[in-house]
Amino acid sequence: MMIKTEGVKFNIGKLDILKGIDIDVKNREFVGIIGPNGSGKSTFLKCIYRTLKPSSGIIKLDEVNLSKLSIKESSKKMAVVSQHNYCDFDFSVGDIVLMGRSPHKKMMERDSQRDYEIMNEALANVSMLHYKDRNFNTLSGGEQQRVILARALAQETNCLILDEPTNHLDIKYQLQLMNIVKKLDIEVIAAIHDLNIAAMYCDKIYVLKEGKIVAYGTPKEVFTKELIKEVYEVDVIVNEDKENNMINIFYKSCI
Ligand SMILES: Nc1ncnc2c1ncn2[C@@H]1O[C@H](COP(=O)(O)OP(=O)(O)OP(=O)(O)O)[C@@H](O)[C@H]1O
Repeated sequence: MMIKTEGVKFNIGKLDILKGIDIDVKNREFVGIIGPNGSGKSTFLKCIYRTLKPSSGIIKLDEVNLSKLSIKESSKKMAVVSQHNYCDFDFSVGDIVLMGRSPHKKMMERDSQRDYEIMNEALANVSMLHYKDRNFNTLSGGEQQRVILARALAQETNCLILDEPTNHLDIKYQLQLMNIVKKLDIEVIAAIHDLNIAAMYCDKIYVLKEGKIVAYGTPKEVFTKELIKEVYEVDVIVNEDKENNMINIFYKSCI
């Protein structure tokens, strides 16, 4: 699937939060959005997953303007794992994951045997099957995050939007989540704070600063000490592991 944005702006009154964002995601790329706190990452992703309406600009899924699709239609194409997952009701973990099936069903249609199989597979995939009957609200933040990923997997979309997906997760589950998502081999757009995690998993990276894209490329192209200093005001050493074709960032100091 192709996700393209052209000149996406978002403002609240006179405050320009997004100042014209163009991205182009295709060929099953895993694309990272990085940038300092307040640079507009979440706002941009919310425009893509339709929690916010851009003030201007176009967002296209496979050449179709997103605003022309119903929420149900876009939910069949795009799933979301966001930062905050409050739930006011007493849903079980299994119920939450089954909600991922709703874009595929008619109103009041009952869950089928296949839906239950998909729910079980998704929960097993994130190592949470044993919590299927637990109340979602009794889980830890990291456990909830994995269940929300399972719900997104159960949605069976060709595109996944992740807003800081590894918040709350310990390092094992950070890597597990990123590995699961990488293996899906679909278009992924993820806001990521950890530059080393972004370097490990992203094919391409957009760097956002003050509501604008200031750099784009592969992790190797983007993560130079000069760029990181300019964007984050932090001194780093960037090491290259030529054997594994990876880079690693060591933080030195902050001004
Ligand atoms: N409803 C709002 N009213 C006023 N300002 C807002 C509103 N929503 C977002 N902003 C501001 O827009 C800017 C971008 O916020 P956003 O949450 O998109 O940043 P972010 O890059 O995701 O940050 P973080 O890394 O801290 O999660 C911030 O300065 C934020 O305070």
